[in-house]
Order: sequence, then structure tokens, then C-alpha cells
Amino acid sequence: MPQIEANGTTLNYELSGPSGAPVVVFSNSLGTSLAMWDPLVPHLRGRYRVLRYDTRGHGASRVRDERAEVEDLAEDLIGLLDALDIPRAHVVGLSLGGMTGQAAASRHPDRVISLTLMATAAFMPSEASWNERAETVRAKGTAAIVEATMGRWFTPGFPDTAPDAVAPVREQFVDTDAAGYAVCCNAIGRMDLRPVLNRIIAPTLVIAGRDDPATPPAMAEEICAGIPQAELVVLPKAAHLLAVEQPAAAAAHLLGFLDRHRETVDAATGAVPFASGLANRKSVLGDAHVERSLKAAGDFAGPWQDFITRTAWGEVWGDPRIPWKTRSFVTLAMMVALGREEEFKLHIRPALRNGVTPSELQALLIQTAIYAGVPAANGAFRWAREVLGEELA
Ligand SMILES: O=C(O)CC1=CCC(=O)O1
Repeated sequence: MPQIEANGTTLNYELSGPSGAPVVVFSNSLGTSLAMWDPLVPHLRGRYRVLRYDTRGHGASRVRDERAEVEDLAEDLIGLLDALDIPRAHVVGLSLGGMTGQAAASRHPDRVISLTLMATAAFMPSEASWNERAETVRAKGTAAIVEATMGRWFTPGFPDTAPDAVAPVREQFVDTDAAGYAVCCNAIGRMDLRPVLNRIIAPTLVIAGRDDPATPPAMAEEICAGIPQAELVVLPKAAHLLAVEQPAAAAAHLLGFLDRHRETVDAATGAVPFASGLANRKSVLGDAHVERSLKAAGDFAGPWQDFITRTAWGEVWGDPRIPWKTRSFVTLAMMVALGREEEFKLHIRPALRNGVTPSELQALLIQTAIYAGVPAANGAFRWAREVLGEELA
């Protein structure tokens, strides 16, 4: 993943989605990385340009063992937008990421189109307890507090029912640099954003987990009371890491809110530069496949590769009116109807990356039997099995 200098530090980030679409920037929580958004971002793919980054001291961003405030984290976020030449963005943050979002929106109201705050607080006492946690982690590493942390992040029983969702988060936590974590704990202990909430003019969506012991709904209510244009949603069956525990519900609220505050007028994008089409193509089909195709094309098929990259991937997949998940459904259905095995197989994994679940894939293929015929659907079930194998139940 690329790294960039922002606000005097080095941030690891990932930017994907149609070049003409509005940017949504995601800021992660304490002890996670940009990967914490994996279950949620597929819901936005294609309709929005998704920018994720690792908060300083987390993931692959630089660790700076020096005092920092939540306001510094906000300047990192704005510095990242500057470095990527993004004038305005929708800002989404969870917990520490939401604190960063509040600070960014209050300090730079002109840069924030909308603000979504998940499982977060404007003030989180006590400073002494945060300093104590920082000292524990400095002495023993994050592994020493992983059990207690997972207990706050997920409702009881969730880790047993969804081990595949919890395992990567647990891994991110124990991999977090002790100093990177401790610096942010100290910053949270000193933070008090309550006096600046009224400077936030961006429309704001606050999402709380009903069963969150770390930042309970009362803290979300306190934020809503301070921000002039804030609305509150309390998600049932969700603890602190609600974007991992309830990604579909969180994404549905987020998407509805973003769509209501979409600034740009959607339109067919017209002629699109090759580079934009290439970025979309790689984002959907994967770097390896695209680089292989371009290399194999040679002089004869080179112009053809250029054409499909600009048109199919730049103009069509780059048109943000239809989310990539929907485009994946439509593409797969057409490939079944036309009996195009190679292209169907090519699009199966990208469809999963775009948020299609195996259960939805099953429902789609059953529907193709109605409109394209039983033999077509029969073949498609076999092709899906050939590509995904054991991943399908
Ligand atoms: O560490 C926790 O469980 C709660 C928390 C506070 C800030 C954050 O990002 O997570």
C-alpha cells in the first residue's frame, strides 16, 4: 500500500473507487488499522471513492514516540487530503477515528462535507486511567490487554458466531506498536472536544452501539447535543466495534446519509483518461490480472486493451450512479445468460470484493434459472464452484 508524507509524518493509505465520485475518508480506532473497515467498505465501492489510512502509530503508518493530541491526528487527516489534492471529503471515524473526525470538522469546517461518528465520544475520562493503560501497554505490549479489549469491542457470543470477523481485528490489535498505542491513549485522556462541538457545521450522523461499554449511547447523545446538525442512530446487537459486528446495518445508515448529502450532480462521466480507467480496473479485477493482460497484449492487442480500459473501466465502471456491488450482480447475470464462462469466472472474486456474499451469489444464480434457463444456471453453479471451491458451503 502507498505511503505519503502528511503533516510531517508518514501515513499508510489506500485510495480506490471511481475518480469522479465524492471521497469518503475513513479513520480507524485505537489498536486497529485501516483493515478494520474491510467488512464495511465494499458497500460503498463504486458509488464513492474510498480513502482509508492508518492513524499515526498504527498499522503501517509511522510510529512517533512523542506527545500528540487528538488535534494533531486531525491535522494528519487534513494533511493527507492536502497531499492527495482532495479539497473536500465526507469524514467517517470510529472511536479514536471519530474523535479525530470531530477535531478535524471543528478546525477545518470548509474541508468536511459530512461527518459520521461511530462509537465515539467528545470527552472520555479519566486521564489517570488512560495513562495507566498506556503504561501497561508500554511495559507488556498490547497482548496483555487483548482479552479485556475484545470483551468491550464485541457483544458476548459474537466471537464464537463470527470467528472470521474477529480474528483479523484481534491480530491487528496485538500487532499494534506499544508506543503508537500508548501515545494515542495519553491523547484520549487529555482530550475534551465538548467546547468545540458547536463549531462543527457539517451535517453529522452519530452511530452508537446499544451494548457498547466503552463509548455507550449516552456519550453519543452528548455529541449530538453539542453539534447543531446531528442525528443519532443506536444500533442493536452492537458493542464498540460496530462497523465489524454490524457492517451491513452501519453501512446502510452511512450510505443513506452520504447519499442525502451528496454534493456533486451525478452524470455519465464521458471521456475518461486511461489512468482513471486503469485504477478502476485494478481496483475491481486486481493488479496482477490487469498487469498480466496489458503485458500480454503486445502491439496488436495493445489498442484494444487501451480501449476497454478507458471505456469499460473508465466510463462505465467509473460512473458512480451504480455501486460496484450492483454492477457485479448485473455483469455476472449477463455472463450466465450469454454462457460466457471465462468472463463469468473472471468476475466472481471481484464480486465478493465488491460486497456480494456467497448467499447472495446463490440467490442470483437461482434467479438466472428463471430468466436465462436451467442449463445456463446449472453451468454457472459449476463455474462458481470451480473458482471458489471450499469457500462455498
Ligand atoms: O479501547 C477501547 O476499548 C475503547 C476505545 C477508546 C478509543 C478507541 O479508539 O477505542
